Amino acid sequence: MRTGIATVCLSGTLKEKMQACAIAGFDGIEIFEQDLVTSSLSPEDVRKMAADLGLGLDLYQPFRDFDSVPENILRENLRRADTKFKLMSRLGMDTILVCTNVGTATIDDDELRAEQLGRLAELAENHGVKVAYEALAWGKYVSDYEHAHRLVDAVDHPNLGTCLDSFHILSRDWDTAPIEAIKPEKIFFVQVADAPKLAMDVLSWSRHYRVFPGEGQFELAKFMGHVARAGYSGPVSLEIFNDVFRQSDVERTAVDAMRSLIWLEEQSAKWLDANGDVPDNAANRRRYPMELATLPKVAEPAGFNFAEVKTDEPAQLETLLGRLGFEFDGRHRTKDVQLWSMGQARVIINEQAPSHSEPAIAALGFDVDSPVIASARAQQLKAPVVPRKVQADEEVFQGIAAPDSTEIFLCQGSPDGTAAWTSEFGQSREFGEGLEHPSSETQAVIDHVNLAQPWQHFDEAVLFYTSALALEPQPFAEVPSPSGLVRSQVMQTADRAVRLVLNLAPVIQQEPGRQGVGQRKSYQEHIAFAVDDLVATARAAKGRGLEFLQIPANYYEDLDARFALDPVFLSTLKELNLLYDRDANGEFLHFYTATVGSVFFEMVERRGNYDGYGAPNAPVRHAVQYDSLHAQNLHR
Ligand SMILES: O=C(O)c1ccc(O)c(O)c1
Ligand SMILES: [Mg+2]
Repeated sequence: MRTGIATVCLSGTLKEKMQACAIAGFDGIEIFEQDLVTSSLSPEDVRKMAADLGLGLDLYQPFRDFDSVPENILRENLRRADTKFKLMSRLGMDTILVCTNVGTATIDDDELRAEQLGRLAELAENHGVKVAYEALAWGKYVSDYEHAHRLVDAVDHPNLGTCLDSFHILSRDWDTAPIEAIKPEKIFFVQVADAPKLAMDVLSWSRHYRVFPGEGQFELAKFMGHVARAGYSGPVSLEIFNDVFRQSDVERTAVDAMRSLIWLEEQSAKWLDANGDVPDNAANRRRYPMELATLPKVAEPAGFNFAEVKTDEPAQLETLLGRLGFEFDGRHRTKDVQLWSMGQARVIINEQAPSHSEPAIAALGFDVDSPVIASARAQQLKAPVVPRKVQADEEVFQGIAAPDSTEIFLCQGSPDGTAAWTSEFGQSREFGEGLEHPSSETQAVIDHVNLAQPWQHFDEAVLFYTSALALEPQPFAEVPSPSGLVRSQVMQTADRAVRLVLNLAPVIQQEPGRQGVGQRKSYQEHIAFAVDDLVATARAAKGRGLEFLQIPANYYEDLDARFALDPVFLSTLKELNLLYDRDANGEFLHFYTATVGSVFFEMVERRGNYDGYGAPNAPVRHAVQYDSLHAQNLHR
């Protein structure tokens, strides 16, 4: 598949954008007019730079508001087109995107439109230019790709064809199957964009909320499957208008973009396989000219292998885990880390303090069938490899870095949930005062891990976990907290053995000199463990002196109002600072510990088939944590 990207997706100058696209490995780019107009580079410079970088200049765009106008305006539009065609010849470009009229259209007449587009095609032919006509979802009279293509058909000129943009098609819920009926030589260009499903006007949605494929909710593999079946084999180019990408690091965004196309290629091939298209031969070539590269195949991870926490307050973390009921399994033979476990839930304490930009949960291990295959896949998706020193007799982990720099280790899963590497940890240890060696009889597993994402890497993280780890993103939610709305998105496996919650935490802006939560080092993150009997676990932890997150009495009054709970059960919840939720699938009990550094823990019990995370309780947690952080900072 020929990969492309529009310069409008990226931050920086035209030169910086082009360099980043080349580094990320794109075959070609679309030059968005604004980027050229504002550039100090001459068209000849741009042409030479593209050639030097090995980048094709695949599309010049957009040319606006051409058709559906009175004759005097049309003549002016043809003059404008003539200047752009001349400019394209200096750039060495041969395809221009003309979008349907949104501004100056006054005449709704298809016959007239076809006549006007025909005149444009003739002019284009004289300059050796091809015109790709694109239906904007908010076009005044033409907003549907089939309508636009009927006009192209009616004109029937070799220099006029269709541009298909997945956003304009999928945002309006147009059926994508009729794409297959379009003659391949009449599809001049294909643009792909994903987006979250939002109920808002389509223009604002398109201009601000497009995301790279895999980061939104559109059925892009199906769209691409129809495009491939139509016989198209030209550029598949990202055109993402997004407020965040336009101000993020250009090279990083370009790599995120490339990852999305590599993933889309694989997903499109899969969609074709699942929809009755069998590749023709052993080389996986299909009957279609579009070549769709595939990736090493991985199943979703079978579970969490471990979680590693970095802290400069190891003693406090040890106390917290010990009081929760975790067992100390020793220090590593060669590294400055300790292992704690409860059943199959393994936590590594790393005594290196996280730096300002580092997450508190430094690493996560996932059980996979084949760490090597999973790592190969992640690397083909441009995930950076994590360098790791290992001694000769130690297990070699395949590690890749997630966008927020959490290290992801792909570990060999075992049928009984044990991990061979734990033998690298020795048993000796002296316990602090008042803390006996707890023997952990409680069965526990890591239920979910909640990772705080920097605002500019949230969408990138969704694609990373979707593509490299085969997690399925769920629609995102917004949780109110005292510091703002927290965007929260669950990524999970179909069997729920792995659940990650990505949170976008607001940064509190505070007046200079004012002490408060704005001074925190990094975002809070947490690991949740599932047990069979939460009340018993909480009681035992209370007996060991665990510091629970204190839940306000108002919460329990509201709980009673919502669920009419048995008074004895309600008072148990209140006594132990437990939170509760219930839905049609089952019940959920959970509690939180106090925070150490930037980390805290959660214990959960899922009853029945409860599949959520106690979302109605999240605002309570945020508010209490905000209060206690505030109190801590004031006491400094
Ligand atoms: O929002 C726009 O104006 C616009 C311009 C060109 C495109 O290709 C497009 O999809 C949208
Ligand atoms: Mg477009």
